[in-house]
Amino acid sequence: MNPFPALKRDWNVTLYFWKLVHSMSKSYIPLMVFASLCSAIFPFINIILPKYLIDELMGAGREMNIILWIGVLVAGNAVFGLLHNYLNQHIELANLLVMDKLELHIGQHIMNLDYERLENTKVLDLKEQALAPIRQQDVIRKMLDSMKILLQTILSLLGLAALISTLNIGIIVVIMGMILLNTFIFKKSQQAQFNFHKLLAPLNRKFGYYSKLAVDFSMAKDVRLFGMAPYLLNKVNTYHNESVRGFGGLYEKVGRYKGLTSVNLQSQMVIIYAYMVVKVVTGKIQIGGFVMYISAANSFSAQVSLAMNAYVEFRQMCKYIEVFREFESLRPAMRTGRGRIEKLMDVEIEFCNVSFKYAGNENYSLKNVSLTIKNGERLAVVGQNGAGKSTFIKLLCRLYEPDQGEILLNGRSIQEYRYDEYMKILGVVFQDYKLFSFSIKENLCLKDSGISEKEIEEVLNQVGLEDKMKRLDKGIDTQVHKIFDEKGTDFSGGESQKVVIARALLKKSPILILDEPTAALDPYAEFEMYNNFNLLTENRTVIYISHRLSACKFCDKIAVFNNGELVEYGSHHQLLLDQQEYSSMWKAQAQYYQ
Ligand SMILES: Nc1ncnc2c1ncn2[C@@H]1O[C@H](COP(=O)(O)OP(=O)(O)OP(=O)(O)O)[C@@H](O)[C@H]1O
Repeated sequence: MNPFPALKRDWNVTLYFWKLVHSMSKSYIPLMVFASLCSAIFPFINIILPKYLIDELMGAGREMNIILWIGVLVAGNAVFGLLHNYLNQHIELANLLVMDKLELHIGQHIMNLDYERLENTKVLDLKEQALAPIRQQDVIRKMLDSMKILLQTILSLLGLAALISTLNIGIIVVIMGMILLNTFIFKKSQQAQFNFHKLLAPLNRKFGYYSKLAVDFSMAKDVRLFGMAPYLLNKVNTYHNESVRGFGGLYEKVGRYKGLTSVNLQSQMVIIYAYMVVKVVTGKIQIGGFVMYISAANSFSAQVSLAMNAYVEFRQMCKYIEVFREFESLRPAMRTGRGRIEKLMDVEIEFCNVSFKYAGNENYSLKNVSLTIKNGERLAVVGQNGAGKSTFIKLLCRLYEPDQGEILLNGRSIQEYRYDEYMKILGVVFQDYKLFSFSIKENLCLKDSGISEKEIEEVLNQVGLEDKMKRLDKGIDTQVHKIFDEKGTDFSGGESQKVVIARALLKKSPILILDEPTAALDPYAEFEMYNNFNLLTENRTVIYISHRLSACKFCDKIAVFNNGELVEYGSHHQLLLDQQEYSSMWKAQAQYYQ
């Protein structure tokens, strides 16, 4: 059994942390060790050398010796001072590098996490608990600093203890006793802060969400039209007040602890000064020795205090780093497949008794769905709001995993394929599509650099953006939005939808999934889109979700969902003849056009 579980835990966290830092800056550790060594030696110049200078002044008073001691004192301070500054500057730079790389590391980790996890409250709270201290409390820098201080003070203390012991080792015992007491108090104060920040995480998330809404441009219309400002401000205020109340209590507690440690320190100095004065008065030490021992005792006390505080802070930071490690250890469960897709352009999808329930929901959003989508087939997915259409697509896109049953691609479960390879076969336009504040070209090609400008132009013409593009001076190099360029362009809702359709087409994936692709298009654009539908989607398998049933005529098969179940499946004509849900939805819509 390990008698020091906390030590072992901190040791493991430290090793993890060092590996993390080393992977981001190879020079950080050597720099830190060297800087600590210099900082440890530095104080001795001003503790030991003045003794000789004072003894010379009070004793023989030889001019050459006085000049020599002053020279050594000044030169020592200058050399170590310069070295200290030089190393600290480099450490500062290395700190910045580590912080920047850590941000990249965090970004990459979050982007790789399973989509499903980002909806999970426990994961979101863990993310907040892991990242808020790093961003708001500068945990990484504090951890690095505390380690540097620990190393530096341990080296200094060894030298100072040896020096003070030549007078009386009891001085060290007094100082250590007082400092142990103060460390205990400091630890209590740190624990109170840690507990408080842990409790604060969910509150912070809510506060962050509502205050972001208030300044989020994409919400600005709703905020104005629904007069949401007072409601939002009220929410922000409520969370703010709760957090301020909590902080008030915390600061009061921390203040009390600080006062107590200060009283202890003063008492310790009174004891040491009294002892030294007695030594001088009884002739046991000279004035030079008095100055040296007083300054060594002061320095010892300061260094032990520094070391203890650094140790407590280090242990505290270990706790935060441990939470970060827990968050970082979350691995994407849906990306373990290693299978290769043999025939990239020849794909058959099969849903086999697939059921799925969102985490936290009582009801299944998909129930026992089975259907096959043949290569090159066009499938329309229809049904009332909340019927399960988007869920059906999200499962196919591996954003979630079925609870029961499986989805096969060419006879093999989609989970078994390499995630990146599987993503290549899908071109998707979701209902809640997004345009990035990149150039139009980057919005269209995203990471694919092999697409020629001619191809881009052709697809933009096909989706009906020819006129819009002619009006842009910089063509496809025009920035979307005006965040980075005041000459950037903003697309209307319908134009944006055309851009994302173009993006999906340019991906040239064998499966094209369009979730309400014409919802924002005007009647002419929609007519054009349907006319070009065959051309646009040539040689591809197309899954098409729409509430506009006229679009289903272009599809080979129609799947009708109701309350998570696949209730009808067949061609447009067959389903009209069946006279069931599809036929009644069709008639309901058709009557508006008569
Ligand atoms: N992320 C989610 N978490 C929990 N429940 C969800 C989530 N997304 C959808 N649901 C629920 O699953 C059910 C099916 O939703 P889905 O989005 O698949 O419906 P839909 O047929 O696409 O609807 P619509 O036509 O309105 O887009 C609904 O009851 C919905 O509330």
